[in-house]
Amino acid sequence: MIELESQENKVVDSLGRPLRDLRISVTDKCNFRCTYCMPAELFGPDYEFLPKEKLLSFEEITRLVQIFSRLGVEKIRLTGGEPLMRKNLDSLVGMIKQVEGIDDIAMTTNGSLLSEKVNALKQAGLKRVTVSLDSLDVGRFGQLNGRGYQVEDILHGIEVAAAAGLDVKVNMVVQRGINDQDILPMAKYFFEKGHTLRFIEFMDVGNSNGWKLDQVLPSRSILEKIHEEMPLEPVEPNYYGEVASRYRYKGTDKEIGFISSVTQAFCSTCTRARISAEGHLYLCLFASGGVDLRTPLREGKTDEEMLEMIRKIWEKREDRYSEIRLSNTTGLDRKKVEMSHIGG
Ligand SMILES: Nc1nc2c(ncn2[C@@H]2O[C@H](COP(=O)(O)OP(=O)(O)OP(=O)(O)O)[C@@H](O)[C@H]2O)c(=O)[nH]1
Ligand SMILES: C[S@@+](CC[C@H](N)C(=O)[O-])C[C@H]1O[C@@H](n2cnc3c(N)ncnc32)[C@H](O)[C@@H]1O
Ligand code: SF4
Ligand code: SF4
Repeated sequence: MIELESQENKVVDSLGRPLRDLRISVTDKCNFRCTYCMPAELFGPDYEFLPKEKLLSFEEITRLVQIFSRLGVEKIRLTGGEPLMRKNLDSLVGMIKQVEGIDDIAMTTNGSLLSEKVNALKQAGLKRVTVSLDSLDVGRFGQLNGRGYQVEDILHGIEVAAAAGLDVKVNMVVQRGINDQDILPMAKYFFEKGHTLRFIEFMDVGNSNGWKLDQVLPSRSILEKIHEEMPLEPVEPNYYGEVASRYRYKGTDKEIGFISSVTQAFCSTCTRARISAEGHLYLCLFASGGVDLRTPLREGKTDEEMLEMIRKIWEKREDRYSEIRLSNTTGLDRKKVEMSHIGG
């Protein structure tokens, strides 16, 4: 009976896309100042982050996860800001783990606090972690993260996470002329270590990174560069709507991936909803605004009322920003939510 009910609740948007993934930002704060996400000039000492009372509590997040799971969500990704800056995150993981229907809990992190926190997270039920790392070069990495953080600390965090039994991936944002010389060293290093590396095309998210198309190195060029030295072959997607195109190093079972949101948009299979740290629901990474879920939650709306509200919002969804932008080389002229606010 419960199974039947949950099937009935599954929802698709106006373009026929189901709701499967929920990406939850647990904080808007970050210890890094990556130049393409939270440039230090704009996110300086006077920048006002959300006060604690505006953040969704762990109980509120868990309640939303329960409601979203009834609508079809199976996969939760915790993000930020830097998710590991939120205290006791392992408690939240443990609470989400109890929710029926959720079979995958993952986290995207800059990795700087990973080594000290990952064991508790794994024990609580975290299954996978994606660590963002844009260079193995000490000087370049320090510059890119805006705060001089050390590559070796991130690499150590990655190994501690893998040793704890987590499935680890590494994400590298590539900017032409900034870190394209790091592509091959990164590919070789993570091939040796056996962790899947994914290259992300630099995107025109937010309003603060001064994005221009000529700063994007298309995935096709990156693939060709690697293939010349380390031959690759394509692999079938793992699941419907997978963001990364997967490749295998020929003759091995080691993989690499390409997230080509600028040159090969994947909106037609986009199953992702996002919730900001203050509890706003966003239907696209490039949305101008979100829908406030925190207020109705705190006003005492029932689960059924919340579920109906979210269902209606998803049913009307028609976002497909990256597909529309394909024909526009400067990005679309609209106010966009900041990446650090909804977590990528
Ligand atoms: N344009 C666009 N980019 C996305 C979207 N989802 C993810 N990305 C980009 O891809 C990056 C990698 O995503 P991850 O956080 O690793 O999640 P994932 O690729 O869903 O991870 P897996 O579950 O391991 O397949 C994000 O940080 C974004 O930069 C999306 O819906 N649209
Ligand atoms: C916003 S961060 C949040 C989680 C965590 N702080 C981290 O860096 O992994 C999530 C991801 O978004 C990516 N990202 C941020 N700005 C981007 C941009 N302009 N283009 C492409 N990816 C971007 C980051 O590299 C990171 O992999
Ligand atoms: S990409 Fe992640 S680590 Fe870098 S500033 Fe943004 S939120 Fe922080
Ligand atoms: S641009 Fe928007 S609709 Fe397209 S894949 Fe990304 S989040 Fe989904």
